[in-house]
Amino acid sequence: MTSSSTPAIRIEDLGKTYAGGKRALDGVSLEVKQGEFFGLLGPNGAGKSTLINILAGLVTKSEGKVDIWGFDIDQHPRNAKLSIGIVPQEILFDPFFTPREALEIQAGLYGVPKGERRSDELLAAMRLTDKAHAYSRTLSGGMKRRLLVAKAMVHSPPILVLDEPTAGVDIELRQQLWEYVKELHASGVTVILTTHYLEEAEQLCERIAIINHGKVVANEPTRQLLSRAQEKNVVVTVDRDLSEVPANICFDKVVLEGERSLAITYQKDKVNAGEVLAALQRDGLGIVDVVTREPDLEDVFLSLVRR
Ligand SMILES: Nc1ncnc2c1ncn2[C@@H]1O[C@H](COP(=O)(O)OP(=O)(O)OP(=O)(O)O)[C@@H](O)[C@H]1O
Repeated sequence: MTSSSTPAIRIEDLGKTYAGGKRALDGVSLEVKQGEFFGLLGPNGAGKSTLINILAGLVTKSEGKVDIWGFDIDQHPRNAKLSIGIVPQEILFDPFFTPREALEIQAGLYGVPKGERRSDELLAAMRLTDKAHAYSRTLSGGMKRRLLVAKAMVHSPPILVLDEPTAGVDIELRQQLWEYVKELHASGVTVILTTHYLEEAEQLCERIAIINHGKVVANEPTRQLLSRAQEKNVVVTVDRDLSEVPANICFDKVVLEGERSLAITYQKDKVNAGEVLAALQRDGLGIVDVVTREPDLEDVFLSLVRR
């Protein structure tokens, strides 16, 4: 069923309306390639958890089609479920089980035969071997997060989904967690990450989709998304009324904001502010005032989610 060209995840026209009438997802289409490190970003309430809970089989979709590793979640729910491991946002454990027991129970739930279980290997990979027999309640927050990653991997799924895994986790532990996830990714695991930290997504993800009010507003390779941050905006006030917008190859976009005010967008890797102003002066315009702004990835994000 699953060849190397089958997407790890294929979502087509996915919609979710909750019982109260809230439309949490609306016409979402996405593909995650096998082996990709994919980021799913969006402000609070955008619909990320709803999407992930549909993948996890915890929320039923209202419409659309979802394939996980080539398995339709309606027609082949068991194979779809076996193909994905989910690290949830909330840390929830039975405090009386040890990490090793927690992993064994989870493997049992997935029907992994005793001889094929990887509990010790996963504990070692998550640097939890010395805590294997401690009560889970005695683990630090970072250790609990790592145990959640181990739990998500007990059935060796080809896809790992991390839902806000570093919210409230301090920087050092975040780095450690990412080292493990990067190792998994290097070994071929497809990783999907939701995060509020743009910097984290920028460093780790090959492709980023941004979701807002239940709709996909961007879905691009990270580098391409970042190149939008090459866009610089300058508002120039000139010394006479303008009847039309001057055109110039220096400008990406020009908007007449008032009779004497031009909002110009240009690519800062191609031209500089001096060249932009010189182009206006060559048109015979005198410059009265200039206001510039430097965007970053956060601006790109905000400009997309404010629409
Ligand atoms: N069980 C539910 N019943 C009704 N509405 C819900 C339910 N779960 C989520 N919602 C609503 O659906 C919308 C999307 O919520 P969702 O949790 O998917 O967003 P999110 O992007 O994951 O946000 P966050 O980053 O805060 O977790 C929100 O308006 C939320 O209030």
